[in-house]
Amino acid sequence: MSSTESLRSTPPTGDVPATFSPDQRTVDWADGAVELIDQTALPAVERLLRLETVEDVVDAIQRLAVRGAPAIGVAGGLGVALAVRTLPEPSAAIRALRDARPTAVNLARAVDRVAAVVPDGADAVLAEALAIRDEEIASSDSMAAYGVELISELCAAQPRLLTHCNTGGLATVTGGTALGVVFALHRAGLLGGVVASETRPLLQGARLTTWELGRAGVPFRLAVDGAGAYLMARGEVDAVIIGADRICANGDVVNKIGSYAHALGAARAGIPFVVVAPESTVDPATRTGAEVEIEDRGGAEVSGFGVAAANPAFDVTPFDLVTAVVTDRRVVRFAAGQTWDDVPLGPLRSFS
Ligand SMILES: CSC[C@H]1O[C@H](OP(=O)(O)O)[C@H](O)[C@@H]1O
Repeated sequence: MSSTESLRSTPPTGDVPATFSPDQRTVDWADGAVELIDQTALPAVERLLRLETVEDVVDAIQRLAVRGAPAIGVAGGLGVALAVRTLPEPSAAIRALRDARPTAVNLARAVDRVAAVVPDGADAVLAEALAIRDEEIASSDSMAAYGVELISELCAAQPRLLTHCNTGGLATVTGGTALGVVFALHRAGLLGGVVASETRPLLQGARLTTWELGRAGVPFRLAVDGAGAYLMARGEVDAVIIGADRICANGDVVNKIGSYAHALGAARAGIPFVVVAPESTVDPATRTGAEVEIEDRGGAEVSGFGVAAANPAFDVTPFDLVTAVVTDRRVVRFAAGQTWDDVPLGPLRSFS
């Protein structure tokens, strides 16, 4: 093996090759550092990254080594804890964390929440960051409970669900949002199957969702993004279930690019379009999706051969195409005319 090949097969310094247990947390605090699953390496390599500087956390967020609204919120909060422990003047690093990616409301919200505690000292900051982590773990379990109940109400037995991007434990800490509902349906013997949309250009569906579904023993088929609406038209999908990066005051859903197309396909096919996201992703301060900054990740991710390419990483699904939003505290049926104000927060529930 040439020296170059051996280098390629050796993980970067400080990384711990791992074969993950089913309860491996996607992102966590470990002995004074942020530890996270390197999602850029999956499914080929199961590798944990140990990040000891804020710059490394910012970099991990920006290159989607850690991704998914709840997961990057937790990573951002833990990054603030790292900043106050390692930097004499952490404010610039905290701003860099907050600005690492613009669309998912969880990141700025978590960084602001933890940064507000900086005057109380490093231990208080870490405690606040860990509280966000624990809240997201509880939220995943609760969304599974609310989601199983809603899908069982909306669909006939053994529904076949199409999902987009990746919304399992990799996008949260454990469990997941939309895929957390899928796992729960499967465990309860209530799931007919899954169509996983590949989700170009970074293939979160093809790489990450298939990896998570395979580990959970969930029957699935991978599909190219453009096949979604036609599979729905052919009667091969009973409902679409996806996550969100930000849900606005009017119910507009900002999510991975391609979500809007699936919503149009679902509307045409007359099947439910269900969004699953924690209350930490609901943004009442932003009136509509038109006001949300949509991250553009540049043409190189789309075209490796140099042609000009558009690459908005997210799109906006208007609230009237959303059958229901399932959070960890309630279900709001926007297409039926409900608003957030119509449905007060309910209790956290538990499916597991
Ligand atoms: C449960 S949040 C998952 C959400 O985040 C993804 O975006 P990205 O992979 O760029 O972080 C996508 O929009 C998912 O629906």
